[in-house]
Amino acid sequence: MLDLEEEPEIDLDADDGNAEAEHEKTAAKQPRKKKQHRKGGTLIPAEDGDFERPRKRHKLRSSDPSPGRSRSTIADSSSPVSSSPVSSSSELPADEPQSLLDLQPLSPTPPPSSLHRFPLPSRPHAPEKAELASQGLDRALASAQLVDPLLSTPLSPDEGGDNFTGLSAKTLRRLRDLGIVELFAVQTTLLPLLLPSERHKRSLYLPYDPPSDICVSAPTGSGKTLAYVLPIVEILCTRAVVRLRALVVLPTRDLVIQVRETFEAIAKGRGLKIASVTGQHSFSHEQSQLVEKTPSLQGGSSKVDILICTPGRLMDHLNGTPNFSLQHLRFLVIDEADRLLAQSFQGWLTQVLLATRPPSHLEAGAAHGEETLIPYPNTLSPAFLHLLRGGPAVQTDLDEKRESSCQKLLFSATLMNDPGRIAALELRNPRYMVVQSSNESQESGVLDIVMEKFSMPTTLKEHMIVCDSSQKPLVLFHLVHSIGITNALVFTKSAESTLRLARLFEFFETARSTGQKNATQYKKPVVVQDYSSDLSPSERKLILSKFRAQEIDMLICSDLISRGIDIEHVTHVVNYDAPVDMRKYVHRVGRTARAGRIGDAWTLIEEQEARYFKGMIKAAGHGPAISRLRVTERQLAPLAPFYHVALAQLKGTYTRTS
Ligand SMILES: Nc1ncnc2c1ncn2[C@@H]1O[C@H](COP(=O)(O)OP(=O)(O)OP(=O)(O)O)[C@@H](O)[C@H]1O
Repeated sequence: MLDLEEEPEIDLDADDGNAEAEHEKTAAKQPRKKKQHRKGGTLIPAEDGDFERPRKRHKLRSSDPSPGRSRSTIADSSSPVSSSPVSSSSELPADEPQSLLDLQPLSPTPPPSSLHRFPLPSRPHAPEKAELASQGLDRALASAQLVDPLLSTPLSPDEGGDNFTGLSAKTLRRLRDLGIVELFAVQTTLLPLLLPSERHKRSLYLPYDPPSDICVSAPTGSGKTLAYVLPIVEILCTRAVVRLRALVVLPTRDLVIQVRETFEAIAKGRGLKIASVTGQHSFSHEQSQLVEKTPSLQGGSSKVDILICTPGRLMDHLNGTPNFSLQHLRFLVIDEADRLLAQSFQGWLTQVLLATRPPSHLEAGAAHGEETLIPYPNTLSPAFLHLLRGGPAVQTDLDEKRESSCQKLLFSATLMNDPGRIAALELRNPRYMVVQSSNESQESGVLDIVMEKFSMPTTLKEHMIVCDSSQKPLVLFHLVHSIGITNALVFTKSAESTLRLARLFEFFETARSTGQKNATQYKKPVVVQDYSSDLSPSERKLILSKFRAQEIDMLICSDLISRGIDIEHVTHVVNYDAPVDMRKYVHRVGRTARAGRIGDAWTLIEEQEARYFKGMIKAAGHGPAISRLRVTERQLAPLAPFYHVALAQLKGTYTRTS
C-alpha cells in the first residue's frame, strides 16, 4: 500500500489542487521561461524579479492506505504532460512501477534530491520588558548621572568660602547657624553644576552661552529643596537691580509656604526680595506685592527677586498683572515636576515658556500692534525674513541670535519618563541626575527610571497588613495602642473619608479613656485631627503648625499633603486606604524617614485589594522591601468594645445631620 504524506512545510497556496493543475498546464503549454524555480518550497526570485510560490510536495510511501487521495496523480493524468513519453505506462521499462500510484508526481522540473525543511512555526521572540522600555530612550536620560545616596560633603566653617561646593562664606555661615554641617548627595552633585567656579558662568544674563537645563530624580526627603535654594540665593545675591529672576512652581499652597520659608531661612540678611502667590490673598493685594504701579514698561518691573507660586495663580498674574514679566528669569524651578506636568493648569507651561523666550522682531511688532518695517513676501519662510533688509549687510549685535538665560531645573522623587511631556518642556542640552543605590549598573539604573522603579529612602521600613475591610479601623487602633504608633500621618482616599475616620477615632479615644478611667494602665487619649481640602487655608495652616508643635498626635489626611511636606518628627505613615499607584505610594510613605532619619510605613490592604496592590509593588520591583504582617482577632479583641461604642456614636452623628 502506498501512503501519501505531506511534509510539514508551509503551503502559501491557499487554493486547492485545481489551481496547481492549472499552473502546471500553463507551464507545459508555454515555452519554458528563463525563471528560477522553487527549492525546498521557499520563494526564490525569478530573473524578472517575480517571486514564485512554493507548492505542496508529496512523498509517496509504500504503505499508503488511500491511494485515491493522490492529487498529483489526478492532476497528472489530465495534464498535457501525461502525453509525454514518461507518462505512458505501455512505454515504461519493465522494472518501473506499473501502477500510476507508484509514480512520483510529475512536474515540469524534476524535484531536487534533498529538500530543505521549513522550520516549524514557533512562538515569536518577545522582547524583555526592560528591552522595550529602553527603545527610543531619550539620549540625555540614557546618559544620566547616577549618584550614590550615601555621598556627602562636610561643610568647612572656613570663612573664605568653599571652592568645591561653590558656596560663599556667608552662605556657609548661614548653613552652620541652621545646623547644617554637610551637604547631602543631591546637593553635593548639583551645586558644582549650578555654581561653576568660572565667575562669568554665574552671570545673571547668559544670552550667548545659555546654561543647560537639569532634571533631578532623588528619593523623598533627600534634600532637593536646598539643592536649588542654595545656588539660586548665591547667584541672585550678586544682582544690583531687583528683577524677577527666579520662579519656583509647586503644586500646592502648603508646599509654596514651606519652600518660601526655606528661601527666607537661607537668604536671611542677603537683601533678596522673596514673595509667594497662591491665591490666599486678594489678587490686587498680590499685584501690589509683585510690581510697581508704573506705566507699562517693555522690560516689566518687579518688586521681588524670587517668586514661589502655584501654577493657577501664576497664570492669573501672567495674564492680568501689568508689568509682570518673565523676561529676566535666570531660574525656572519646577518642583514635583511629574505632578505639575501631568495636569494642564490652563496650559501654564506653554505660557511660561513663551514668556521667557525672546520674541522675534515680527512677534514683537505683532504683539505691540505696530507695523513692521520688514516686508512680508510669501516666498520666504518667516524665519528668513531678515535677509530682505535693504542697505549694506552690516551685522550689529542686535542681529545676533540670543537665547533666554533661563535655566530650567526639574525635581521629583518620581520623575516621569514621558517623551511627550519632556518635549513640552523644550529642555536645552538637558542633563539628568538620578540619586539611587550605586550597586546597580548605569544601564539598569537608568532603566529603573524608565520603568518607574523609584528609589526609596534607605532608612524607611515598610509593612503591609491584609485585613477585612470591616476591621480596618480596629487594625488602625491596634497599631496606635498596641504597637505604639504616634506622630503619624494617616492617609485616606478622600476628604470625606478623612473627616469620618477622624470623628470615629475621636469617639474611640473618648470611649477608651472613659472605659479605662480607673484602670492602672490609663493612657491619655490620642489627639487626632483631620486635614483635607475641605478646610480653609488658614485652618490648614493652623493645624499644620499645631502638628509641627506636637500638639496633635495624628493627622488623618487626604493626599493633599502626600507630596513634599516636610515635618521632622513624623515617624510613621499609615496608608489607611491603599494608594492607587506607585507614585502615590512613594510620596505618601516618603513623609517619614527623611533626611537620614528612620521611619515606618504601614499599609492596610482590604482582602479584595491585595492582589492589585501586590501586583503593583511587584511590578515596581519593590515586593521584597515590604514585610507582611498578620493581626489576629485575638489581638483586636480588647479594643473591639470601644470601637463598637464609637461606631454607634458616629452612625448617630450622621443620622442626625442627614
Ligand atoms: N544638608 C542637609 N543637612 C541636614 N538636613 C538637611 C540637609 N538638606 C536638607 N535637609 C533637611 O532634609 C529634609 C528634607 O528635605 P527636602 O524637603 O528638601 O526633601 P525633598 O528631597 O525635597 O523631599 P520630597 O521629595 O519629599 O519633597 C528637610 O527637613 C531639610 O531641612
